[in-house]
Amino acid sequence: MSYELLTCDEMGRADRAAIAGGIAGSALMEAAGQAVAREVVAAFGPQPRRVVVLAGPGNNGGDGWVAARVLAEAGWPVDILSLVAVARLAGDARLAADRWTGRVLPLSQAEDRLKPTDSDAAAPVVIDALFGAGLARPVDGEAARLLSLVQVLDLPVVAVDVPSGVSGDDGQVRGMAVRAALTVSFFRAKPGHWLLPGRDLRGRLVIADIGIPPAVLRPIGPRIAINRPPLWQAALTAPAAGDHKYRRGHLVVAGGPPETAGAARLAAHAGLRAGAGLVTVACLSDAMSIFAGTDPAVMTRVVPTPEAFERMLQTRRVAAAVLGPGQGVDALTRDWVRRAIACLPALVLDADALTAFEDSAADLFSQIRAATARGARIVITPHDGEFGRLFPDLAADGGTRIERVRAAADRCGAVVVLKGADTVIAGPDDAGAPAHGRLAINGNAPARLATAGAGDVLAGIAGGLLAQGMAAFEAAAAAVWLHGAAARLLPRGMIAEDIAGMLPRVLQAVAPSDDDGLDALGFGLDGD
Ligand SMILES: NC(=O)C1=CN([C@@H]2O[C@H](COP(=O)(O)OP(=O)(O)OC[C@H]3O[C@@H](n4cnc5c(N)ncnc54)[C@H](O)[C@@H]3O)[C@@H](O)[C@H]2O)[C@@H](O)CC1
Ligand SMILES: Nc1ncnc2c1ncn2[C@@H]1O[C@H](COP(=O)(O)OP(=O)(O)O)[C@@H](O)[C@H]1O
Ligand SMILES: [K+]
Repeated sequence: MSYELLTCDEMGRADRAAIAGGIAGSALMEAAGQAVAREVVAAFGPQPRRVVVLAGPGNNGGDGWVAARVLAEAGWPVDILSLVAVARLAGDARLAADRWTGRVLPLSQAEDRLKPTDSDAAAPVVIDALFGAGLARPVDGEAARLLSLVQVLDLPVVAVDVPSGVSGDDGQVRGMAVRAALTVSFFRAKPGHWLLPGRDLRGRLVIADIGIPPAVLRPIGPRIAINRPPLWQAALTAPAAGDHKYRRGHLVVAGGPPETAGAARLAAHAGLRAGAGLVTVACLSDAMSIFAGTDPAVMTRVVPTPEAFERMLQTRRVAAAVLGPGQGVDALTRDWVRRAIACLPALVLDADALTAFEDSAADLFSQIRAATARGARIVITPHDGEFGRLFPDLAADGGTRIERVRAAADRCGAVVVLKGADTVIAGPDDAGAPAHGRLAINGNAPARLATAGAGDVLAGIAGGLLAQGMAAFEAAAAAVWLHGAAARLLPRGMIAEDIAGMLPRVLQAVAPSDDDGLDALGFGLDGD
């Protein structure tokens, strides 16, 4: 399964490269229109049903004309409402329209033809082929009127490429867009299929092969991907025969005051489940009994001063740390963060460890940069609120979610996980850095993850993976996916405490096994 996402510009380059390689543009359009028709039949057939195609002025419209012809040839009653006169179409779209022998309705008849009639066994299916990758300005005028009619009549919609009005680059709606039951796109998906609200508006997504050879991607070098296991699976380590717990990685989680201790407990437990060999919560003495009294496998260590915390990091073979969950927004947190950045090979900064630097973000970033320059792996995991505190100008300037998170990673030098329903993971654009310019959009997290403490669990998983030596971008992307996958295994009513318990099943499905060759319980050890 491919996982690259192509921006509209990259898709245009892929298209042109395929054409330069000898595939006619009209053949690509024919394949695209046929794929749309095939999916319409699969979703709404086999009994023919009335179809209304909304065709736009460019190649997206051209795909619509082809789909109309193919469906009509298969005996489906099809009407076309074209935004512009056929005479004004050009190129492949004109060729496709010229092959249409059926009716082209004047736009004045749109309402009449879209409305279900007594002779319709079911409401007509609308093929939305107004605008795709070429959307150049907000949808308004006649196009908006057509889409509003479809919306008001609540008709089933199949969108060609994207629901018209949705930007393929960022999933934002320009002007208006109507929710599709199904979207048929071509060759590779686009970021706008996976970022909200586009992800929600597109309905089920089908990516059709239209004959563009994957080799065209090589010179394009797409840098955005949907977050799927192939992105990071090879970097997941399995426990090896000679391992001991320290070799698997010692993770330290910073514990805060008693009243918010739950957050660090969730992170510590998740870090252990994600595969850290041992996890220690470092805390002040007033919280000691809470941390020591809960998770039997998690150790506790009292560090009364920042110096004691630093000494512990340096003397206890610490592979990674998670700071921030429930830690407190204060100078002490800042002090612990500075010391951890200065001496650890890997670090997750979450929640309070980010908010505590609201007024000194530049200071935090310069420390992170100095650490990553010596090879430290650092991941920060802000939600939108925390992001706005660290990067107020980026949050306010109205750029896309992708642009914001990229700029943030470039500025701070860490891998940035911008959490939310459509979490985005970005690596800084430093030439030579292993994560440079990479970006993954996560799509597997169910909405029930919006529950208190879920973010603490995510930080713990990322910490557990870093402790095992994973690179920062891979650890961050894997943590986000594993977190989403674990939640998917849980029904409604799940709470943050439940997530880590699902990790063994999820890891078993994606991670290399550490006991190859044995039957389930190891009876084969006896050789029979
Ligand atoms: N690999 C590819 O790139 C392929 C692309 N195909 C189709 O081609 C589409 C892209 O075609 P185009 O580049 O022609 O772009 P579109 O057809 O998406 O839109 C461009 C046209 O719409 C007009 N337009 C843009 N925004 C408008 C607005 N808000 N109001 C009114 N008019 C507006 C433009 O002036 C232009 O005429 C894809 O979405 C896809 O459906 C397929 O034919 C097959 C191959
Ligand atoms: N609607 C949603 N759909 C999917 N995942 C979500 C949704 N809302 C939040 N999440 C995920 O849940 C977690 C919440 O983390 P966070 O905002 O830090 O909350 P908390 O501090 O309570 O743990 C993040 O991983 C986020 O991506
Ligand atoms: K469309």
